[in-house]
Amino acid sequence: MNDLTIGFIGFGLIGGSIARAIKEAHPTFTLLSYHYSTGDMGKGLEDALKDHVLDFVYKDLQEGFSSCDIIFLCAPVLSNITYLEQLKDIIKPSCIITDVGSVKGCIHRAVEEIGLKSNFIGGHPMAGSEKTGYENSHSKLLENAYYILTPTDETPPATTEILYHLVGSMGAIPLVLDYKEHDNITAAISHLPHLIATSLVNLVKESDDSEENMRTLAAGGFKDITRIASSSPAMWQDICLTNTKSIQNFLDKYIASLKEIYYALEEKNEKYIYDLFDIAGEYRDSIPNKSSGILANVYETYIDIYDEAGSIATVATLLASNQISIKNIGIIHNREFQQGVLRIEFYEREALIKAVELLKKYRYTVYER
Ligand SMILES: NC(=O)C1=CN([C@@H]2O[C@H](COP(=O)(O)OP(=O)(O)OC[C@H]3O[C@@H](n4cnc5c(N)ncnc54)[C@H](O)[C@@H]3O)[C@@H](O)[C@H]2O)C=CC1
Ligand SMILES: O=C(O)C(=O)Cc1ccc(O)cc1
Repeated sequence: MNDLTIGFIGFGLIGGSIARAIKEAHPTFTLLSYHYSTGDMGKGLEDALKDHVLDFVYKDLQEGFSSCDIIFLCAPVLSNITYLEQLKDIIKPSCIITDVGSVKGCIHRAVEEIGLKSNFIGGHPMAGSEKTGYENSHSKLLENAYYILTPTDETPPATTEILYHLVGSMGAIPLVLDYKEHDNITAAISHLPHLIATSLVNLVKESDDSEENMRTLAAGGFKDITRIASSSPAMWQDICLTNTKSIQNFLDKYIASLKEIYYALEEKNEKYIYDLFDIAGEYRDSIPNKSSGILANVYETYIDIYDEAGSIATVATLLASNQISIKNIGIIHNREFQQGVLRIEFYEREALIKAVELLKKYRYTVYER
């Protein structure tokens, strides 16, 4: 690939992770970001310049973005759309504009209205987390995750090809989809689950007693299925406001299925209740655990540690001093590990393998699953 100049508008978890991955794969590319707020640059952009992930930050779109070969829109879905009009007058004719938004229909319609169809290709990395900001970004965040591209009839084939290769060089798996199909699929597998997790958390919050016993006892399964309720409200507000019809379609079906369960319980319908769990379990188990999906690969290990102050820090320091980056670390208690173990998650398989070797060398009991 020739050296490219790539611009970012919106530079948080996803923008930062894409920039890191591109800089790692293509150190000679020039990366720049727009600084949209009126105050100072903020820690994220400052750190990205210090890390040499970004080469330049511009307060004025016109100044930096007219030289861009590719522009990534990485702000919340509705904010991304507000930049199209401005960019139309700034970009060079060959510039490719792409976005990472979780909803595709709205931006495709705006691109058509504004007359940017031949410059635009939609994108959506199917990986991420409930965290936000550059400080949580990582070059391996998108590794082995599907990265959906939504070209239309008017997208030049060369544009799709360039993005396809660029996404592949980030370690992600490019997958071309029609944007309408994209919005239907993500409503079912991502947007509805976020609403279910969120409403469940709020239900428990509202049902709790004054001693907050529910909050104290909520663990295991409850925490497993509600992690995504901690996601960015600003980002999810835009998703709900833009993929509304598709979400409502699945919400309708989901409400109907909950009502069916309600009546099956009322009737003590043994077969219905058994099949409910049996059918769901079989389908859930058929979803590949260690392959790409809405959740990227999980590279995790579990170790026994003494439950005393400083023991997590000791493990974290040991790994960090051996250049092993941790994605997540924390003590978990569940049915499998009743006594509690330390769960450590890594960004990549190599880091997991290196960590297991190191922890065994230091005589930790490591559970490999
Ligand atoms: N978080 C996730 O797991 C995933 C998010 N996405 C999509 O990626 C996009 C960005 O999400 P994250 O990076 O997770 O969020 P984030 O909150 O980490 O980053 C968003 C960034 O956009 C900036 N921003 C907000 N309004 C802006 C505006 N008007 N102009 C310019 N910048 C603005 C914020 O300051 C922040 O730095 C969203 O469209 C989201 O739908 C896609 C895949 C996964
Ligand atoms: O944190 C998780 O598990 C997610 O589901 C992350 C996520 C959020 C939004 C997307 O459009 C894609 C992925």
